[in-house]
Amino acid sequence: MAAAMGQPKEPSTEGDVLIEFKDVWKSFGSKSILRGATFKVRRGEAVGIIGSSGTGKSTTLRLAAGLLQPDRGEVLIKGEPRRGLISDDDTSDKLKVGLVFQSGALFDSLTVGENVGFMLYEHTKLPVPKIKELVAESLGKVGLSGVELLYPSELSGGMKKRTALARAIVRDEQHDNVEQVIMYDEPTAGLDPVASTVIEDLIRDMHEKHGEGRHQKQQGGQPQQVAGQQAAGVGRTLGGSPAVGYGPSVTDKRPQSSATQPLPGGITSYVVVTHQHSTIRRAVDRIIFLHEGRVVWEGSVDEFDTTGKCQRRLFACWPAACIITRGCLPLHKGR
Ligand SMILES: Nc1ncnc2c1ncn2[C@@H]1O[C@H](COP(=O)(O)OP(=O)(O)OP(=O)(O)O)[C@@H](O)[C@H]1O
Repeated sequence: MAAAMGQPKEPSTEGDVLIEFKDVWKSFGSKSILRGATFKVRRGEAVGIIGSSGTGKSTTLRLAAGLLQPDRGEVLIKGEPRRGLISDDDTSDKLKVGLVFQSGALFDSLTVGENVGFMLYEHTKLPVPKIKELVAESLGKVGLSGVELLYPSELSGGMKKRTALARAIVRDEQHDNVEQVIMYDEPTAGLDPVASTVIEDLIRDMHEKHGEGRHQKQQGGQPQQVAGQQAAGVGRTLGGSPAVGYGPSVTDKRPQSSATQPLPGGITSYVVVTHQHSTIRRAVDRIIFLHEGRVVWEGSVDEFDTTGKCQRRLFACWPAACIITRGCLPLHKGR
C-alpha cells in the first residue's frame, strides 16, 4: 500500500547520507552528459529522479551502482569514495547498491527461477534446494508464486518487471546482511495504469516491510534482525550481466546515527528514475530534478506542486517532450 504522499523523510545528520554525488561530470565521447551533478540520498528516503529525456538520469543510476566511473567529481558511498567500478571497489561491504533495469535484463534462455536465482547459483555455494526456496520466497513477495518454470517470453510486460524486482531482492540474508539501496530505472515504463500501480506499490511495500519500516521500529543499539521477518535484499543486477560482483560480504560495523539505525539486509532507501506521474505520486517522497546534467531543483512532492508556478509548469508539461524554459530553472535552484 502506498504511504501517505508528499511526506518527505529528511533524516538530518550526515551519518544518514548513504550515497552522495559531489560535482560529478560524465561525458560519452564529445557528448557531455552530467555537468556537476550534486545530491545526496539519505537513509530511509524514497527519491525520484526526473528530467527530460537524455538529461543523464540512467547515467546517474549507473554511476551510483558503480557500473560507470565519473570523469570528474566523486560518488561517495557512506562517505567513502567509490574507487573504480563495482568489481574492484571496496565499498560494497558498507552498502549494496542494486540496479533494476528498465528492460528487466532477463536472460531469455533461462527460466524465471534461474533468472531470479542467477546470482545465488553463480556466486554462492548454497545448495540448490536452498536457492530454490529463496527464489520462491522472492517471487512470492512480488506476487508471482509458481512461475519458476516459465521463460521470460511467456511473461507479460508487468510480470517481467516483477521478475526483475524479485531478482533484485533475492538474497541469502545469513551470508549477506548489508543494508542496501535499490535503484529502479523506469520501473513502470510501458505498463498500463493498473500494472504500473502494482509495481509502484510493490516498490513502496518492499521498502517499508524490509527496510525503512523496520528501522522505525528499532530503538537504537546494535543492528538486529526482527524475529520472523524475512529481510529482502538486492544482488547487484549489473549491465545486463548479473554475474558481476555478487557475493557474501560483511556487515558495516561502523557507528550509525542512532535515530535511524539500520537493520541488516533491509532495503534502506530507494531511487526511482521515472517519467510517470503516477510513480512519483505513489512511490516517491522527494524529487531530484535533473536538467542538462545538473540538479536544478530538489524537494518534496508537495513542494514540487506548491512552490512556484515554474515547478508546476515543469511538472505539468513533464514528461512530454516539453521545452524547459531556460530562464525559469535558475530561479529555483535546488537547496
Ligand atoms: N554507454 C554510453 N555510451 C555512449 N552514450 C551514452 C552511453 N550511455 C548513455 N549515453 C548517452 O547519454 C545520454 C544520456 O543518457 P541517459 O540514458 O542517462 O538519459 P536519461 O535521462 O535516462 O534519458 P531517458 O529519459 O530518455 O531514458 C543519451 O544521449 C545517451 O545516448
